[in-house]
Amino acid sequence: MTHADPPPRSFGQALIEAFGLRKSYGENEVLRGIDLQIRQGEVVALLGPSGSGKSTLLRCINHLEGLDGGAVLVGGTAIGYSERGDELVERRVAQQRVDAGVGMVFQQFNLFHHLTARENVAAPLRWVHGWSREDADARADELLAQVGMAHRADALPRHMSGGQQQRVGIARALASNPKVLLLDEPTSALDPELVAEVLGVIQNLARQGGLTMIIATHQLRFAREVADRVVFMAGGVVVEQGTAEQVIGDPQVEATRRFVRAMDSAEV
Ligand SMILES: Nc1ncnc2c1ncn2[C@@H]1O[C@H](COP(=O)(O)OP(=O)(O)OP(=O)(O)O)[C@@H](O)[C@H]1O
Repeated sequence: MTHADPPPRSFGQALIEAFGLRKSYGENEVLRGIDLQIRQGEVVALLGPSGSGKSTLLRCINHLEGLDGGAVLVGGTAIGYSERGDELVERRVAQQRVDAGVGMVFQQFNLFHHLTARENVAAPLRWVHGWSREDADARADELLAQVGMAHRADALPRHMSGGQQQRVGIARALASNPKVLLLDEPTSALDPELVAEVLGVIQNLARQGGLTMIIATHQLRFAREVADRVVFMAGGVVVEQGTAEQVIGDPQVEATRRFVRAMDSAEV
């Protein structure tokens, strides 16, 4: 270790545990038995070719999808799942997600189009936590400042760049003070010149420590700089995992080698 290296980070106990996780869409078996344990405070980059099941895994961890086999526990608890359409059940599941401490950032931002940035961030505090408008707005302003969006608090999504919308998406995911933040390819819908501002916000969150994060991404450089652990998926299973140095720097499996070569040449 040189004097420039940060001190090694230490982690708490397992916060997210997946056992034999299976998920199919019709005949398409997308997750074929995922076993994964993620410790409190870990920042994990989830890599893998397109279609390998990264988004599906995150959605299963957050129980936005029902499981076909196995189990996912967050903080030792299994979150329920509701078919869309039953508002009461959906509200209960949303509450369970909040109780379990899971927040999610989506590829397509998923902001409410008719609400301002402040209202988007305040919404979960008012609707799920029952905060007053005044308190929720004050907290929303703090969170918007944290992602460098204080100056756009009154703007509607359609008047923001994609990078700005995603930063609001991150602030909204943080509003419930989650223990776990799941980020589903948070920069893949962005124009290339907007990627860095969003990665910068995520990097700051990761460096602050304390928050357990799983980021599905194709950004190898980002994974190298930010992730404590890289998990590489292919064909619906975890084929390799370890530090970025191990998995990206010295991949042991042909699927990983092929992916790293392709991504490395795309990044230069
Ligand atoms: N709601 C759905 N209905 C049917 N098939 C789906 C659904 N969601 C995902 N799939 C299929 O599951 C497979 C895995 O998709 P998933 O989005 O999890 O992969 P990914 O690794 O995140 O890919 P990418 O990097 O392109 O986002 C793909 O074949 C996809 O077509």
